[in-house]
Amino acid sequence: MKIGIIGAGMVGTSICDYVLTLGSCRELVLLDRNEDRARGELMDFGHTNALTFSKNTALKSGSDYALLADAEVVVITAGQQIKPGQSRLELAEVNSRICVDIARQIYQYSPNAILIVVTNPCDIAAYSIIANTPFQPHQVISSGCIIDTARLMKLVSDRVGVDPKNVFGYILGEHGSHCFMPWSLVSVAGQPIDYFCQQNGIEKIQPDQLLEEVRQVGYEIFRLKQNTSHGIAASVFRIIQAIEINEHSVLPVGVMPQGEYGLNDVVLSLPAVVNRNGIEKILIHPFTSEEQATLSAIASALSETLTDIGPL
Ligand SMILES: NC(=O)c1ccc[n+]([C@@H]2O[C@H](COP(=O)([O-])OP(=O)(O)OC[C@H]3O[C@@H](n4cnc5c(N)ncnc54)[C@H](O)[C@@H]3O)[C@@H](O)[C@H]2O)c1
Repeated sequence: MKIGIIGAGMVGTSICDYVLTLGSCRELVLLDRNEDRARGELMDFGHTNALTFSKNTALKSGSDYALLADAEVVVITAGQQIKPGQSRLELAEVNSRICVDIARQIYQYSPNAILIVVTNPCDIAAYSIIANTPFQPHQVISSGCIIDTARLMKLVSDRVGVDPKNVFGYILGEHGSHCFMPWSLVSVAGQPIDYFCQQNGIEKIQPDQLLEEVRQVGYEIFRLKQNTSHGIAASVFRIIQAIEINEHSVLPVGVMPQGEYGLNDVVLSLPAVVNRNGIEKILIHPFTSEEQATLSAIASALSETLTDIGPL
């Protein structure tokens, strides 16, 4: 597989690390407007080729989108960080514009690529790409709440003392503060979470408190190290694997619904089947009326932001 990564910053290089160490990628292209940075990172990664466990992936870097010709997957991590005094809406507008500009250039050379959008706000940026470029909705995936879901699994695991991989649940909605957690779906080793806690003498977990912890933990990492990179890189690698291996994995990623859950014209995280064509379909879950109302309210708030941003 040929994979492109746009943005050679903390997140972009961390994704390169996963792809080169755990993946089986034929060619990796790292682009950044700062060519030296992209070149330096790939020179550094190139020296791992000499070590026995490393695969000899062809590495290319620069700022020329022609290098991406016929890439199957392109991950967008390029963008600005929020500046002092800048509103979230201003950042959304700036980063959406950057992502649309990048996607138009990708389209020239790789019109069939699946795009994974990580640049924040990732759901708004992914929507802007679908609305302003020829890329089809099934080709554009926002990394969305896959990282929030991984955080949920780890937080529950810490409470119940069971491997996070045996915890199941989804964080859905908008990546960031407007996400929600359908409690009826949270389980440990297939057992409903409340039942599991009761059976094992563990204090009942309060859903609202847990969701708030999921929301806050990303901010806490940012406060401590001024970025988040490992969790999001592993999450993006998970999506890449689902595409590369045609896994038909159900992942809580940002997608554009086509009427599912009564939603249209917005990108938000829903349980979606991911395969070699990107998004195959969105699964319909029997949400409670309260959960459905929460989902609709999140979609309305996102639509308002998108209206404020307007065409790019
Ligand atoms: N969705 C998530 O869960 C999640 C998690 C972590 C970070 N992020 C987002 O990912 C993005 C990258 O984060 P980071 O920590 O790697 O930032 P960073 O500042 O370390 O790297 C950003 C890189 O993008 C490059 N860049 C900027 N504009 C460009 C353009 N127009 N074309 C090409 N390259 C360009 C910069 O030169 C820089 O190397 C940010 O928007 C961040 O908020 C999202």
